[in-house]
Amino acid sequence: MAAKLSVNLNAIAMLRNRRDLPWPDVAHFGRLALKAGAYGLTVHPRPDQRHIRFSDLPTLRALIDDEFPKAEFNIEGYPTEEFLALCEGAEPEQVTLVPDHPSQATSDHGWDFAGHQELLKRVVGRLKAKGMRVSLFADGDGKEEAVIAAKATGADRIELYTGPYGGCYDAPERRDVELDLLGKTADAAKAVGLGVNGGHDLTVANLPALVSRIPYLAEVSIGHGLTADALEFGMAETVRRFRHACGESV
Ligand SMILES: CC(=O)[C@@H](O)[C@H](O)COP(=O)(O)O
Ligand SMILES: NCC(=O)COP(=O)(O)O
Repeated sequence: MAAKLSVNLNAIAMLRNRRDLPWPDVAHFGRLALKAGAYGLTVHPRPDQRHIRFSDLPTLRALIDDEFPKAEFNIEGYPTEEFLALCEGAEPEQVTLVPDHPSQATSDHGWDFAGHQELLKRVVGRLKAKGMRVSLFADGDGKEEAVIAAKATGADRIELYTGPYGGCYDAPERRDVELDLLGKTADAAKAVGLGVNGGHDLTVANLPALVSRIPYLAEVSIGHGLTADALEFGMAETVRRFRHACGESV
């Protein structure tokens, strides 16, 4: 089984935002990625709009609806009222809730599911009532009780925070430990009926072992490593390389 590839456009948006100019054009690179066979597009709008701007959302929604109706839109972020209103406006197929503070440079941990149970139940219910699948960002620490608490929120999936695994590119022994923990967390999630996504610091080099340990991995969202790869190979070839690393026969 292959994991589906969702291309995260945050890094391209960040490059665009260096100047008051419309390039690189986020929708154009989204189109190239979907044309090359990516399953979907991911964005993580933050309150300061330092990457994706709120105005990008309707443009990307229209791109998918008009040109790639089978593709999925995944919006990630902390569930403030502003974020929830953005999701309700853009109607993504999936919302991934992430416990990131606005001051964080990037997402660096999963939810404390027990501690935020009431918030998550309320938000998951609200989004699901509007037809959106909901995934929750989760630490891959192998803790079964955390996964049971994630399931109790009513969410459909968890997204494994793969940063600690991806960051071990130069330390194979540590990488095996992280992979084992991710695998245990995923198995526990599968056992309680949660789907499993993954994301953060994934690359062509580290994806195959992850997909082999978690063969039922539904989807991976990848931005930083994929954008770096595209600088060398171009977006279409990079999407092919990542789809292959996800287990697709391309
Ligand atoms: C939840 C997650 O890991 C991603 O959404 C990540 O935060 C990407 O965002 P940046 O590329 O803006 O760090
Ligand atoms: N959910 C993870 C994501 O969208 C991209 O993370 P990264 O590949 O930019 O680290």
